Amino acid sequence: MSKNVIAIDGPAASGKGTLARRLAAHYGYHHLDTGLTYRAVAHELLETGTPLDDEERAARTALSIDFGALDRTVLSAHEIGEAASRVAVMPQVRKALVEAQRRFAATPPGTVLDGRDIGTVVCPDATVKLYVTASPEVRAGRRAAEIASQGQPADYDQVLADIRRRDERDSGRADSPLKPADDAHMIDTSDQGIDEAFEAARSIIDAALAEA
Ligand SMILES: Nc1ncnc2c1ncn2[C@@H]1O[C@H](COP(=O)(O)OP(=O)(O)OP(=O)(O)O)[C@@H](O)[C@H]1O
Ligand SMILES: Nc1ccn([C@@H]2O[C@H](COP(=O)(O)O)[C@@H](O)[C@H]2O)c(=O)n1
Repeated sequence: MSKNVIAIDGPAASGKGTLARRLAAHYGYHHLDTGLTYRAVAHELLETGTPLDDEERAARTALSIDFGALDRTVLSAHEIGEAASRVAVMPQVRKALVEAQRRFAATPPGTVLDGRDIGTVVCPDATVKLYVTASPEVRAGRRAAEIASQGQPADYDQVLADIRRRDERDSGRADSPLKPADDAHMIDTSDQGIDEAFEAARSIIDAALAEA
């Protein structure tokens, strides 16, 4: 069993990153948003005009990603999420990133990783696994509000279509598809605010840490 690893998975804009950051601060653990690692590969390919399906180049880029220099402000752009999900279907890219993610997961005193395959592939022996979800409509509403709050144009219908397309690609790919681990605790935030979701997660995690 990996020591003090909290694995959080879920679809786009479900709130897993918000929850992961808050849990990491609460428990004094290190946090890795693994989505940023796929986004960093996609960003580099976009910046260099490299086709997103060039697997050899994408895998080499994945091996060079510095996990300590992931810039969320740049990488969180909505369109980079779409490109990241195309890059994330490639097994060689996943292999390179997953090895580095596993090394990160072993950092003392504990870690919180969020993504799509943390409980199923990256850290199958995690101390506790959460699967955070919400309806596509709620997720699109939150993401559109977030984009608008950054002063950018946000079209709810377009964001909803993007989220549905990304869910389908992430759940349907052959390598490490998005799905809850068999032993994951489900948290549906459709009708929960951030504080409520945090309290629900905290009580699950406290119980798991006490048993570990
Ligand atoms: N429980 C909640 N209630 C209301 N808003 C929330 C809740 N959780 C997260 N949010 C908001 O929803 C948006 C998406 O949340 P967040 O970025 O944490 O999702 P995510 O699952 O990490 O997304 P991605 O997969 O794209 O990285 C943010 O604007 C966040 O503030
Ligand atoms: N463990 C992961 C994390 C992410 N992905 C892919 O990256 C895309 C962007 O992720 P965000 O969490 O930042 O939205 C996502 O749509 C996945 O395709 C992944 O495959 N595995």
